[in-house]
Amino acid sequence: VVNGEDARPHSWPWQISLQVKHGSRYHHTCGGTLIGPRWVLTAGHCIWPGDVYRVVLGEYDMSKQEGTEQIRDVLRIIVHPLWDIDRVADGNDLALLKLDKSPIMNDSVGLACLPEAEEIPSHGAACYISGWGNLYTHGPMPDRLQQALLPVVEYSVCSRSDWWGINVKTTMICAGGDVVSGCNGDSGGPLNCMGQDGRWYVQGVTSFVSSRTCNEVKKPTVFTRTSAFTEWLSEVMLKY
Ligand SMILES: C[C@H](NC(=O)[C@H](CCCC[NH3+])NC(=O)C(F)(F)F)C(=O)Nc1ccc(C(F)(F)F)cc1
Repeated sequence: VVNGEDARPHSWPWQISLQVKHGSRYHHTCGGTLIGPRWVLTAGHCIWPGDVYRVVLGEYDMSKQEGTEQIRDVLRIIVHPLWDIDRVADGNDLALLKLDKSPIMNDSVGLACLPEAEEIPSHGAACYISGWGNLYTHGPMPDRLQQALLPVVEYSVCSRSDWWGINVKTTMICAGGDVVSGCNGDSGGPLNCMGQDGRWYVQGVTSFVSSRTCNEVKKPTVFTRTSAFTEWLSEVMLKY
């Protein structure tokens, strides 16, 4: 997250760290969201065939053991059938991870809400990105979870030719801009938007930023819009 701030510890209890095994060690590769007792939602582009993953919940400061961390193995990975790593602009950048067992729900670990089908956050809705992604392009990863308030950018603006043009689809949400943005390593994490009921809904899953620089003018962060995939999400979680 570029130009964000340290989140208050465990204030986004559904934020997870997806960690990939390299040799005998695991390291953070993407964010994700706990949306069911045994289900984590992340980005399709976070998943590489053959890699071994684990999920860390209740994480805050990556440099410390805080006693709130819970580690779970990934039993099954279901990537959206239409996701294609070579066609990120086509969207469908989603994957569901089934955990071996549910984490213990407490002050540090909890569920995010999913929006209603086709619900679009209104322009100016208060949406926060959260993640342990780089603090700036080619910059360091933070130890502590970062957050930033990202203004939602209407599709009519985001799809202008000098913005994202045809690379943004209506199954995506644009948010942020040239000051605050997501950055590499935030992939798969949530765009948290407060609903009328005062609950937080994961309206987006962090998908892409400009390949030139994370916070580029007229290239807001692009999220997969979860309300466009409510049917697929419930089908998968019912079936597996
Ligand atoms: C370096 C930059 N990486 C990204 O944006 C990666 C996703 C990359 C998937 C495809 N390789 N996502 C992130 O870094 C994230 F944190 F913002 F989510 C990138 O490649 N951006 C990018 C690539 C293609 C297109 C487009 F399809 F529009 F041409 C737009 C942005």
